[in-house]
Amino acid sequence: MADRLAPFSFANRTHRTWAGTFRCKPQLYIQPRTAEEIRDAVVEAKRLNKTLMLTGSGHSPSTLTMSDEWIMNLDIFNKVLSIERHESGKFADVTVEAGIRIYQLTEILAAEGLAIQNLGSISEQSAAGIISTGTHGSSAYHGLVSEQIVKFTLLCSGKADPETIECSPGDNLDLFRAGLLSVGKLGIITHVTLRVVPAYNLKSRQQIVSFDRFVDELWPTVWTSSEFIRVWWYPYSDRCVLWRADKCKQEEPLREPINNFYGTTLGRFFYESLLWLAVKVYPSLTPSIERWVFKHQYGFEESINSEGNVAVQRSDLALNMDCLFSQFVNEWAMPLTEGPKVLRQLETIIKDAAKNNSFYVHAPFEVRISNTAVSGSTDTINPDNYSVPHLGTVPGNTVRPLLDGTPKLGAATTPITYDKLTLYLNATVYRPFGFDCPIDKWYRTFEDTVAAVGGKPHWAKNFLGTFDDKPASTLTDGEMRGLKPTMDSWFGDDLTLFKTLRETHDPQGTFLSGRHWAEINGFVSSVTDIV
Ligand SMILES: Cc1cc2nc3c(=O)[nH]c(=O)nc-3n(C[C@H](O)[C@H](O)[C@H](O)COP(=O)(O)OP(=O)(O)OC[C@H]3O[C@@H](n4cnc5c(N)ncnc54)[C@H](O)[C@@H]3O)c2cc1C
Ligand SMILES: O=C1O[C@H](CO)C(O)=C1O
Repeated sequence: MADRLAPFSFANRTHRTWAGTFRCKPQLYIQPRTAEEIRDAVVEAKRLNKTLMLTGSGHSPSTLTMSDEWIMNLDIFNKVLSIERHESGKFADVTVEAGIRIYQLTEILAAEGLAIQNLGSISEQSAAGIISTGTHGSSAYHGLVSEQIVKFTLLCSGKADPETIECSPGDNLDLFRAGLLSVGKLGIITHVTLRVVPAYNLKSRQQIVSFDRFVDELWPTVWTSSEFIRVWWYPYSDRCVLWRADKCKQEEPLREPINNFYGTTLGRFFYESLLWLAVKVYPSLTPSIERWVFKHQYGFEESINSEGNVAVQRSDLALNMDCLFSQFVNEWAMPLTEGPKVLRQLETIIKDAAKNNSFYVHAPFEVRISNTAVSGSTDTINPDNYSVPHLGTVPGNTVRPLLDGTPKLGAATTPITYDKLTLYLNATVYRPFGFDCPIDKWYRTFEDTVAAVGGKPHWAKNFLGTFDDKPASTLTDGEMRGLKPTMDSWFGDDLTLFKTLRETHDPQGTFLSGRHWAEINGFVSSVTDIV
């Protein structure tokens, strides 16, 4: 079929998400080793009229990267090509081949005395994958992870031959904004330049607080009280775990957080076994199991007035965490100011559902923030142009991705105010030992609640959306209906521009692999639309 690709492609490779939520058997699984081989694959795909699905580490838990045609993975296209240190010493721009995994990059940077400025809960993602779905951390002083991108190289299928396009705030700005969150539908990101900073350690404190005290007392000041902050809510325990971290002096001795049985392999297995019991045998036991585990893992006693569980770690090790087991996740972004109201609504929904034996949720429920207020300035060397009032943050760009689902809250202010911040609520449902847990009822109610305050989903995750033309009886539990009906009202001209750029640079639809996901979510015109 495509002999030219034989040295770096496989005919019988199964592709699956990290969580094992979805898997597929593409006709061809391509792992290019060089830029030329990447280009050859695009030429062959066009010649044979095949579509190409890009995948990084498969950490997007939905059908986003599923395809039965050709899949391309850049795991072995992963070198660091250059590190350009700025004369101020405040930052450096590192250019990498886009398949490099974040954990590989952080190790190389650490050896160079450098570090990534902001990360999510893990570092398994590829450099291209982490930016292509809007990955975020949790900070009032940082935006999406893609805020750190200075430029990238995009290989598009093009009209005749494939075209290599340099994208940055000063070069092809529209394509840059489209490619900062493209879900792989625009072309192949082959190289990424990331703005990094001198290596830093984070001193973190983890405290236990009641849900009531967190929502009623701490909320008005907590979100700007540290550079990094994340909250895990345990609904059946009426408790929150409040984790906050700030840069500390390099001389401060490193110190691991105190761990207990539940941080051990046996402890994780024990908890997963209890969850299996709850999912497959006695769902009504879920609240008791979650409360029992919380009591023995953290204890119900509040520690907000003491220093809590303190640690001093290398930045990436502090920002990353153990995400436990295979899971569905459904995360939506909304104005932070809506937080108390929405959390109280969800508290009532979760408690009523347990009382009525309607559905059960798993813990923790993640409560996080980001600051995606952007200045739009293309000059990111001058701190006066930074959109986010920074604690040493040196953004690679201060432009907004066209399909960024966080609320548009105007330019950032100094000091930061809550009306400029985005709240992320992430409903994780575990799949103990790979056994599915019903999610439809919970996710339907959750989405109706957050959509009512202007929420939009994280594009990588297991959101349901709304099929207005498919009776519920024909859908499987958790099946993605898609968000096509709302996309125009949500993204307007930005979506139109994304589609125009997509059709201009990929006229044959080479990158419309796994088209179903893109169609039901309105990222591309449905075939019926075109006809
Ligand atoms: C355990 C876990 C923890 C997570 N923690 C967080 C978190 O804290 N915050 C957060 O926001 N998200 C989080 N995520 C989601 C994750 O960051 C995103 O799903 C991310 O996109 C996955 O990156 P990946 O390399 O696995 O890419 P994949 O999931 O394989 O692909 C993601 C998208 O990128 C596209 N793509 C991949 N490579 C290229 C390329 N070279 N060119 C163009 N497009 C490309 C794919 O087509 C796809 O659309 C988490 C996920 C898991 C499973
Ligand atoms: O998608 C995600 O998974 C983890 C939670 O387990 C996380 O923080 C995400 O975001």
